[in-house]
Amino acid sequence: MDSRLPKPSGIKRPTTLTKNILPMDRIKTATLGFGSKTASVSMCGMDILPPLARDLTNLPNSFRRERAGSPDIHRSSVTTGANRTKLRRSRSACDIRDIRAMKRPDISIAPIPAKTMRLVNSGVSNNAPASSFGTNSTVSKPPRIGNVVASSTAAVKKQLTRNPIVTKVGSSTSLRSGTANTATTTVRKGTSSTATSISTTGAGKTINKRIPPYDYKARFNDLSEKHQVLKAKYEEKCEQMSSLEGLPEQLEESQDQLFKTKEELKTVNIERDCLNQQVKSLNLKIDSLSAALVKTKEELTKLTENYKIVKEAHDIFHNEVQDLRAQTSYLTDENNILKEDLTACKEQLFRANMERKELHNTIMDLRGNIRVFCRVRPPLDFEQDKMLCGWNYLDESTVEIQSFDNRNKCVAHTFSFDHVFHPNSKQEDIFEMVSPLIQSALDGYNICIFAYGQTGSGKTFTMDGIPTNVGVIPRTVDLLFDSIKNYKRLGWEYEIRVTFLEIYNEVLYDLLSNEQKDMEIRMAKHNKNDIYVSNITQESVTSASRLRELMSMAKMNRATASTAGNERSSRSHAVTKIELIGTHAEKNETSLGTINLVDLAGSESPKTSTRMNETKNINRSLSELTNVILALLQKQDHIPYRNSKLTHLLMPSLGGNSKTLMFINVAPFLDCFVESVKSLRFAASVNSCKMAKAKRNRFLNTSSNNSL
Ligand SMILES: Nc1ncnc2c1ncn2[C@@H]1O[C@H](COP(=O)(O)OP(=O)(O)OP(=O)(O)O)[C@@H](O)[C@H]1O
Repeated sequence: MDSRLPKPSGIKRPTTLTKNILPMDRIKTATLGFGSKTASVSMCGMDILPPLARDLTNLPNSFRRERAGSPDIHRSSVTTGANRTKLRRSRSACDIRDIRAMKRPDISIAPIPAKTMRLVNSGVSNNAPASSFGTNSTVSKPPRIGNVVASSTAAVKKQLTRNPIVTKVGSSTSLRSGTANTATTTVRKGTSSTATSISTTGAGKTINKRIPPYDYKARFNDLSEKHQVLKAKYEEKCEQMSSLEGLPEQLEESQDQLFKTKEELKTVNIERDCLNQQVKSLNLKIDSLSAALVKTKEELTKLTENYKIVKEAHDIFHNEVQDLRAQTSYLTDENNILKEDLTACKEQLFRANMERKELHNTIMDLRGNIRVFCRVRPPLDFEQDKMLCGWNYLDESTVEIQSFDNRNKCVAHTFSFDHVFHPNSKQEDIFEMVSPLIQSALDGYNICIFAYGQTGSGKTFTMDGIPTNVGVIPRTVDLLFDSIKNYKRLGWEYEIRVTFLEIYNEVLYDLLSNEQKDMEIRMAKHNKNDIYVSNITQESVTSASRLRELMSMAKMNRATASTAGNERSSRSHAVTKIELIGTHAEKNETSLGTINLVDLAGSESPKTSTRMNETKNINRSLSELTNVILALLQKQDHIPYRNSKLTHLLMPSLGGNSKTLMFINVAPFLDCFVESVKSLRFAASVNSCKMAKAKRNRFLNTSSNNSL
């Protein structure tokens, strides 16, 4: 450059200028002005590029244009030196015009944001190279403004380097640095002197002076002044730039904030939709609740009405309750009085019951301690063809039996008993006559009821009956438990114990057990008139049904033994013993009564019997029974109870403290005439037997153990 410029004599090149002069390629970057600091740092590695260097960079260009000139100038320089002088003059004129035009330069700061926004809107990416400036690249996030500035600065620099922006102001050409507050420098080409017009907003005045072209010193000073001014402006701009450096971060933060806000807005929208749904559902609930509320109100109205009615009723009832309480108080007093009366009545009742027992026993005594009932059974359906004896029932206690002897002469026998039951008599009629004895057993007496008669005469039917027409024993059971209930009201508690025994060929068998065991009739330790059977099964029963179950079991065991022993049942004696133990806790009294219900084996003539051994034992035991009864009748000192198992077993029920009832069962047939007369004669003799007055088993608890 220096070599191209004309060197005026006597003028030294300033060393500072030489130092500040940079290579062209570096100065190109510095001439951009806007963002020069950033660009110089990034591209040239220089910290600060002095504005003077820029100007000086431009200066040689102007000089070069001046020396090279336009094609016209170049051509004129080739022609003649006179033309060159003209040219200088014309240039000086042009400079004057330029200076006049630039007296009041329009110093304006380039609108950086507008420039930047144009670059941003053109779609320059952050990292896009300068060559891609202006391409339509698409980005999702706006680029950082610092990068945009850098890239745009680089693009502008390139463009300025290749095609400097030339703005025609009037007829002159000016080079704009692009910096808003950079002073506009207009260099007039083709003049001999240089006119410099500098307008600074900071100075507020315009420097306008002419410096001859050869006065390099003056030009240098001028340029130094310009440099100082521009340097101050540069520093000012640097400060402004430093203040703007934070804008990209702020923008990025704002964008991030915007992005977050958008996300939050989406979330808020979703929540709003959810809340809208909830509001809808809640509205539906409110509607249903409103409907329910209406119903509830209606129900409340009804309930209120009902409450009024109930309250009225309650008041009425309250008054009634008051009356009832008064009545209750009155009745309580009455009740207490009645309780006292009841206690007295109970005492009287107890005494009356005792008297009743005494009277009942007296009646039994008057009737006789041993009573005999005769029962004639009817012929069965399959026995209608059999010949019958003649039976005359003279009264309720006398019967006459008629037959014909060998001479075909009528033979009649008349027998009297306590009662005679003809064939049409019912089981109920029979038991009606028996029940007073059961009452005596509950009062503490020993009772013995047995049936005596020929085989097939109806003994079992009378004692047990048939399921559809029960006999004495089942009815006795029912009567016992009914009476116990009534006695309970009088303060008596009863315990019932039962045993079932069979005597076959003078051997004892337990009908409640199938075991083979030795059973003996033994005398009670504390009462010589009482006996008991060892090893026998004794059951305590609390209900009639349970007692019937035991009776059925005993009957079944007897039938089983009968099958094994070839029709043993009709050849054995069955004894059912019921013990009635009554206690009156209040009066401290105990009573013990026993009921012996005996189904005797059938009496049979040895002549007609095919089983002699059984018949002998049966007839022997029956004979011994007759002897005991006759001994009792004759009041003999010795009563042969022990001659047979049967009389020994029935000893407490036959003599002394006992009441005995004997059924004489007879068959109505003619071929049974002899056996019937024999049985009737035995029964008639028993009926006439007068036994000692019976005594009731009445003990105080202190001595009851001995009696039991
Ligand atoms: N009063 C009566 N009314 C209707 N049938 C009767 C009557 N007495 C007895 N019988 C019937 O006569 C038959 C013989 O009676 P039952 O078995 O009671 O005689 P029994 O004396 O017990 O004989 P055995 O000594 O052999 O046991 C039975 O079928 C019975 O139902």
